[in-house]
Amino acid sequence: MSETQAQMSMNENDGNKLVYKTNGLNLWYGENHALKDIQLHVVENEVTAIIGPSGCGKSTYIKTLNRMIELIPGVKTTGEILYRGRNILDKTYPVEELRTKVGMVFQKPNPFPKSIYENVVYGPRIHGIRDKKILDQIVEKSLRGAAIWDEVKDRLQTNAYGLSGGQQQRLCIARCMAIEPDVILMDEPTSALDPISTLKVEELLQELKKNFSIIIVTHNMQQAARISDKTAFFLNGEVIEFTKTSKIFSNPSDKRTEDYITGRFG
Ligand SMILES: Nc1ncnc2c1ncn2[C@@H]1O[C@H](COP(=O)(O)OP(=O)(O)OP(=O)(O)O)[C@@H](O)[C@H]1O
Repeated sequence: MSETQAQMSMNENDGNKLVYKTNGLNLWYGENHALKDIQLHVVENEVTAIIGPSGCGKSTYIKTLNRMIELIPGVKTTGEILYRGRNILDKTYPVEELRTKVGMVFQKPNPFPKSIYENVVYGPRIHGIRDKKILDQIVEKSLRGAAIWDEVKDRLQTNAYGLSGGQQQRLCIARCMAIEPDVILMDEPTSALDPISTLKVEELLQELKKNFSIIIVTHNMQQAARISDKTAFFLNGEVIEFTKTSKIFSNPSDKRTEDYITGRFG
């Protein structure tokens, strides 16, 4: 892709910057064709939701965006995923650099068996930050950003396993923010949480999108409708519809989308 083309694709979508642009992505697990000709883009400072029935390829897709997918043996891809204009599927793309830009939060909170403080400074330490004052600042900023500072500020040296599930998930979001990523990928981040913790994480996402671009896989359609700017509906490895969330939930273009969001299948 020429520089002009890359610039043009960055400027798509009414002048808003594109973070990701997926072009003709196919993915196979051995013989299983799990993603088929995916076209999708992610706009800066938006929440992009991915919905669809079990097994339609949502997690597979999100795991291509930080190349975690290549840890699975026998996976083959074709097509391209441009991140800030560069194809991350190109084998020469530095994957370590990508992982500093793209953080991930998983379905089940997965703090390390360490103190709250050590969880947050883990990434920055790997990136060579040693100064205690700077680490302290990162801890406070990240925990505040993840809306959990007030709950934990007096127990930073206690083990993260002592936190509730909802607090652990917000700690994991703080850990992710501590490396100052550009994008946060979330794979069903609230499915293991109670309704109050879910609400807290949803409110947090609205704050986070001011500084980050967020891609979230969710089984919960009300959640997608509440929190996202755009929604992609996946079915059998294909993107059936990708548009503004308000449109997809009020006036979908495809009968299959309508059937899914009205609960006729899935
Ligand atoms: N590690 C793997 N090895 C082989 N096939 C896999 C692997 N992971 C997923 N698949 C297959 O790829 C397809 C898509 O799975 P994926 O997990 O991406 O779906 P999903 O939409 O995230 O499902 P769910 O909502 O149940 O989490 C399915 O057919 C699944 O069986």
